[in-house]
Amino acid sequence: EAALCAIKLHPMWQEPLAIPGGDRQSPIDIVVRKSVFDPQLRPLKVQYEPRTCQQIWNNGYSFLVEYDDTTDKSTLKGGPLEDQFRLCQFHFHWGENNAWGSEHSIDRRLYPAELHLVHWNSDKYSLFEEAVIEENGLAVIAVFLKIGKRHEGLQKLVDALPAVRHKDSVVEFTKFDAACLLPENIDDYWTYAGSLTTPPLTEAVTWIVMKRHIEVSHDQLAVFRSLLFTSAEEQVQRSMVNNFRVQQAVKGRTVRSSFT
Ligand SMILES: NS(=O)(=O)c1ccc(O)c(NC(=O)NCCc2ccccn2)c1
Ligand SMILES: [Zn+2]
Repeated sequence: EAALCAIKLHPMWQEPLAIPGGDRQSPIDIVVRKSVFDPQLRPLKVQYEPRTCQQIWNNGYSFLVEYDDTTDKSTLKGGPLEDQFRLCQFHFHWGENNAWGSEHSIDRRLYPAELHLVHWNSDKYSLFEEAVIEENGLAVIAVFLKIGKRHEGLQKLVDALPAVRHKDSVVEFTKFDAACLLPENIDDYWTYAGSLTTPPLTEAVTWIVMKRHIEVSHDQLAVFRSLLFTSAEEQVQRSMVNNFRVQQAVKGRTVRSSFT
């Protein structure tokens, strides 16, 4: 079982005192026995076009693999979603060791890392920036990473990471099929109404948390930890690790499951 991080972790950024609304914050611990099966949840429809992949950017908090979201080429619909959503980027959160690193947990079980595939509602809005402040604006698919066999599809991304070691660095990265990072079975998931897990923490996200994890090797995750929070000019370099938010109160929300 992952150790609950009792030690004081270096906070990646200072949590604000008050958050607008603040009653649907993310991440959360998903208590499986309290989740409610919803037979009306439909299968997810994921259609990603590898040619819309553009670059990797170290933004000083994580590394983002960014997609061209000016047209409806890489889309997500179905599941709990009423509208069509466009993939704009994916990124990860991870720990300094394999005992913790994920943002969500399942019955308090933490994983060493968590993938977030970020989509915005292109039926209702025309830009991510517009959608990010609306309560039905975003849909994020979360996939847990577990240490095990090497993930062949991830290796192309891992090989590109040294080029974005420092904050604010960017490298061209094309023809990457984000679907290869999804577990084989995407029909089993939990879903709940939440927020961004980093500032601006807006309560705009329909979370879709996959029940099945993917496996990556110890060495692949070690390359994530070789990235830096700091830019090349800074005197003191700080390893990009523990870039996850602490878990937030569920506050009466219901977590639905697509499976019994
Ligand atoms: N982690 S998450 O909830 O999936 C998510 C998805 C899309 C996002 O734009 C963000 N947040 C985001 O980009 N914030 C601006 C950059 C920033 C500011 C402070 C800390 C981390 N990142 C978080
Ligand atoms: Zn995230």
